[in-house]
Amino acid sequence: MRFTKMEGCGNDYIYINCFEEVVEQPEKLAIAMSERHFGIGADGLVLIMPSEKADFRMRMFNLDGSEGEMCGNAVRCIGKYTYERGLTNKEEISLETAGGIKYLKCNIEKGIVKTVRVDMGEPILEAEKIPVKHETSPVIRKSIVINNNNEFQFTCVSMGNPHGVAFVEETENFPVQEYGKQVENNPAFPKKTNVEFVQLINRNHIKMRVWERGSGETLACGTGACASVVASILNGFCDREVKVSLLGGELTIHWNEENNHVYMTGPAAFSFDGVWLKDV
Ligand SMILES: N[C@H](CCC[C@H](N)C(=O)O)C(=O)O
Repeated sequence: MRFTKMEGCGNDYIYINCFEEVVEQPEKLAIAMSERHFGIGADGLVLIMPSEKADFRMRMFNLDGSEGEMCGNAVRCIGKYTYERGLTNKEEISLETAGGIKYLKCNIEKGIVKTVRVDMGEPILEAEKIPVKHETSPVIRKSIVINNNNEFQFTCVSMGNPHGVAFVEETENFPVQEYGKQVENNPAFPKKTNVEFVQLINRNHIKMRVWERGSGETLACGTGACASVVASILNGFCDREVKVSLLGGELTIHWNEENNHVYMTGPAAFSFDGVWLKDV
């Protein structure tokens, strides 16, 4: 089975072109391929598929085999893949995801997709729809106690997938792995959650580290960057356009006041092509 390894700000997935390949058990394949010693090594698996509702369809699986509704970094990579590999000649495409249809615009120079801008749609703030169990909705800087009696104030946002955002003094030495896992599995989040720890730099710049549901700490998360900017604006900390510094790169997020849509702009890159020879 042929595959392509791509990354967006270091958030790396294995991409399979399902116009050419047949994937029967994506959950199992995601686990096997993502493993760094027996497999290829990645944050998960992404399938590029035909769609009846849009130009293309994406399915994404975390490295533990669970399926995520949306993935911002993968959406940008699919923009680059479908254009540069000739699946489309359109600079703007629509992409069906389990978190709704997204609209992408590739910024192209001499046939190369340099960056992709994605209309990520409107953020979802109703607690039940995220979903998060809390007596108030929206959940804006509300305490959630995690297992070891540590209390964090979370602002909860769905970008098609769930996110819990906490503001911290600094991200560099913050124990993301320890707290991330506990928050991900906290019963307040019935579908588990992605977790972002955010350090405010100024009104147009934040730093963020992420613990992803199903994958652990990754170098970047596009939906997480969007959720973090929405959370920063809801709390009055930031203006409408914010640069997000992640461990693996930078994204620019704009939450448009007029139509309430969130726009994400950032890079996407090919790493290598390969052929998977194992049975799964
Ligand atoms: N890295 C992705 C998000 C993956 C989300 C996944 N971990 C989930 O279960 O929701 C991004 O760039 O948006």
